[in-house]
Amino acid sequence: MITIALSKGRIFEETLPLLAAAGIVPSEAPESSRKLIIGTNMEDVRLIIVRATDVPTYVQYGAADLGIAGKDVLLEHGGAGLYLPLDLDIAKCRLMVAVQNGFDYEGAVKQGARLRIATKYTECAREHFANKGVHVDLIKLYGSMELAPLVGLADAIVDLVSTGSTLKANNLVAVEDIREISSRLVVNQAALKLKHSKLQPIIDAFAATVAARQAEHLT
Ligand SMILES: Nc1ncnc2c1ncn2[C@@H]1O[C@H](COP(=O)(O)OP(=O)(O)OP(=O)(O)O)[C@@H](O)[C@H]1O
Ligand SMILES: O=P(O)(O)OC[C@H]1O[C@H](OP(=O)(O)OP(=O)(O)O)[C@H](O)[C@@H]1O
Repeated sequence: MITIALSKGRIFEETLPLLAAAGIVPSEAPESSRKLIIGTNMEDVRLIIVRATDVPTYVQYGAADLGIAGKDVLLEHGGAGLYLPLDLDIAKCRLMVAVQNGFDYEGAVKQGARLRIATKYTECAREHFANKGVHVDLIKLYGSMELAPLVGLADAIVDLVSTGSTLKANNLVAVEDIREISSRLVVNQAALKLKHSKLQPIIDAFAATVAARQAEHLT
């Protein structure tokens, strides 16, 4: 049996065409089902539906052979024991620092002020501010980071930005770009050896689809 760990929502949606390229069609949609194990048209391939942040853990421990996880999640997890052969170029966004409109971020940094930063991405934030030599107090949140500066919980946030509409709707502005984010294929290294003949064709089909899309973009 091959087990693939996916999260509901954008990762699942954007993974469907990749699965289809490998000949895999889920038997139901996770959004309309409470099932956490979803069968496919292939007898020996199943999907498990987990929280986006838990995907690396399932693959690391071998409970899933493959998974798809955002680079943000992988950076926070650390990626120990995981093989990351492929940038899938899906779920693309940027990890950014943002503040409430009118907050003088540059001035605060220049003055050497100690900044309070609210974020789900504490490892990435710690590294970013350490590299800049900015002293910060990190406040761990699990969602709705945009609220923190509005109610005085933090001076700034570190969060993902795609269209920018969530920042705009909450009167925030991006002040620094930390890095580009996209999702990666995550592979359990032992499974790749033991189930090579089953896993490699799936990895190859994903890679061919990504390459074809990139070629299409260039033309
Ligand atoms: N606005 C966005 N646009 C594009 N990609 C995004 C966006 N927000 C998040 N992502 C990417 O998609 C991945 C999954 O995001 P999703 O919102 O489904 O889960 P989550 O709510 O962040 O995770 P969890 O449920 O574990 O807290 C993220 O890890 C990130 O890589
Ligand atoms: O720039 P935008 O296009 O507005 O996207 C940015 C938003 O997307 C992500 O949240 P998501 O939609 O995943 O909500 P959640 O974290 O509450 O699941 C992120 O945490 C931002 O809030």
